[in-house]
Amino acid sequence: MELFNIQSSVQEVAEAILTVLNVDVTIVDKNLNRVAATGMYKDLIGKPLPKNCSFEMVAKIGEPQFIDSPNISEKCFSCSLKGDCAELAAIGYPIKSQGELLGVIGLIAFDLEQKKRIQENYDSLVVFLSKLGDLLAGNLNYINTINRLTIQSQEIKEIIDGLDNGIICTDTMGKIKFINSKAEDYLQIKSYDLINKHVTNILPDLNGSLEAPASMETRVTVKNKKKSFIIKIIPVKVKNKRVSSIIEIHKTTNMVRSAYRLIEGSSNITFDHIIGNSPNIIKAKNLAKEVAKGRSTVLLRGESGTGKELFARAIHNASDRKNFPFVAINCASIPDNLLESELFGYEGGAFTGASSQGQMGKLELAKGGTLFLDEIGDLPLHLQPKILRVLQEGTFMRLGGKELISVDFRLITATNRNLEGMIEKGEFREDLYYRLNVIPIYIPPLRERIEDIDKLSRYLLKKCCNRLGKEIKILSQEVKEAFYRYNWPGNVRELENVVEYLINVEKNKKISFESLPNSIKEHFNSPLLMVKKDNKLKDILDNYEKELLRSYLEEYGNTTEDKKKISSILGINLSTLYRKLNKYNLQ
Ligand SMILES: Nc1ncnc2c1ncn2[C@@H]1O[C@H](COP(=O)(O)OP(=O)(O)OP(=O)(O)O)[C@@H](O)[C@H]1O
Repeated sequence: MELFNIQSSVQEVAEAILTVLNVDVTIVDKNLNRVAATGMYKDLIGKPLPKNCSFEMVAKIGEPQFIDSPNISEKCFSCSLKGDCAELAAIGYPIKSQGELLGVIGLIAFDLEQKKRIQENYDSLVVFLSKLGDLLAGNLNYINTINRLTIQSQEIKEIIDGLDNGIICTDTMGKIKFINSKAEDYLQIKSYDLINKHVTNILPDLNGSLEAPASMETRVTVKNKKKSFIIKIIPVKVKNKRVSSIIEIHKTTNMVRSAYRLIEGSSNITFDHIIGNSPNIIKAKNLAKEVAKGRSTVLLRGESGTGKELFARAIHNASDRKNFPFVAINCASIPDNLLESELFGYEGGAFTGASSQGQMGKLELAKGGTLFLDEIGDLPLHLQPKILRVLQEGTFMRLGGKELISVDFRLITATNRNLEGMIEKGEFREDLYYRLNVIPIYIPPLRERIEDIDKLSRYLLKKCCNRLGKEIKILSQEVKEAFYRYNWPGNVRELENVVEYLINVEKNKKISFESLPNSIKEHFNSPLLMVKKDNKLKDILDNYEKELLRSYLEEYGNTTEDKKKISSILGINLSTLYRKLNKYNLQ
């Protein structure tokens, strides 16, 4: 606490004493610098007292002192001005606040008459000085409190302005005292247009609600605007008496979005969760990683169960949007007539059966994040131009709505259908196709990356055993071979299901061939792996190759086109394939 902070009032006190008592006054701070003075010392304001001056003793012992004839007084024994001091007498009185020294008030006599006056009235002057000291301390306290409150209120204002919710503070009559920037944004009005106005000027629904004794939530509409919000009214009480109200404004979309994020859970799927080292899957992963950071639309193509959604989530989590929602919708699993409202949302009463509150669609939910439209080939024709428009214009309207809502999401779509063929048949719009197919990524089926089966099945075994709280099991050699042999029409999803089935039915740590589901056992019984144990390795491999080629011919056919396909799946030249077919008499 510094007396210099209230220098002008300290000087006023000094002048007042001079007028009343007709003696000169000096007031110093705790460091013995002159804060205020009258008479010949006025020019020394801001300067320190002479070294070892008697007021230093007053400050040190904290008691008032009468100093008679400073030039010869013992109290001034070591003063640097001793012998040259113009004072005839002085009273020094310590100014204190809650035991802390703030400075010293000195009454100084320069002539005999003044000396007589302070000498004779010493006792009453000490009482007088103690009152003045309290006055100065109170004054300083007040200024310090005001400064502290000003800083605090600025800090609180910054904090409230930075909140995600709108905040309005009203007095007990409902008059607006304060409004933060978020509330200005939400209500689309400037705070200076609202301060001191009744809150019903902007939120007419609040008539009466402010008197509710406890905090309450309600939905209100903004005057003359097609906007509504969920608000929470919180009474502010001091000594159990309501002194004001805080109105917290939430954007419903924000609340629903947060709720969605909570329910969805922030899945942290990354590219490391996509298991497989085969060249095909590495190629897909590398491309997906490369494009993840961008904004371009991705089209994931591949059979059902190959991991398209897994890729979509990994792309989302590797993008700048990872802290915003990932919203997935399967176009094939929602009836046509519901898909539109599911995507675009609707206003209250938009159609029969619609909720009166209206509902937010997935496009809005995905704001800032990623929208994943699975089975895009099943998007009904009548919705295709609507989605195209959102992608082109970045805005849309809810069903039955009049307000244009702007959206910003990254679109990832997926399909296992032949979109090009659908375009030819007029089942899919070409313009939408080009918009979606900016970055196509092909996810290969499991049978095209048979080398991944081992790693994948170990990964899935561990994952599933952990989930079911079971001891980690291992696959027997026969089961592994059966897995290689099988062609996995349901891809990784099917493998995952088979693994879960095996964990449930197998009693032992090692999963035996007998535990396999019949569908897989039957495949194994084909001659492909019927290997006699005493055969030479070359014979075993030849036999394996022959049976493998036979099974491909059975599956894909025998025409030249079919053989071209087989050779590309197996990664060998067509001529090599023909040579092998000849060798095994399979032509
Ligand atoms: N490479 C992989 N590594 C680990 N798990 C995988 C992999 N690919 C798929 N899966 C798992 O297989 C299951 C099916 O994957 P996902 O749902 O992503 O496939 P999809 O291609 O989107 O299927 P659909 O087209 O039927 O929707 C999921 O449980 C997924 O975690």
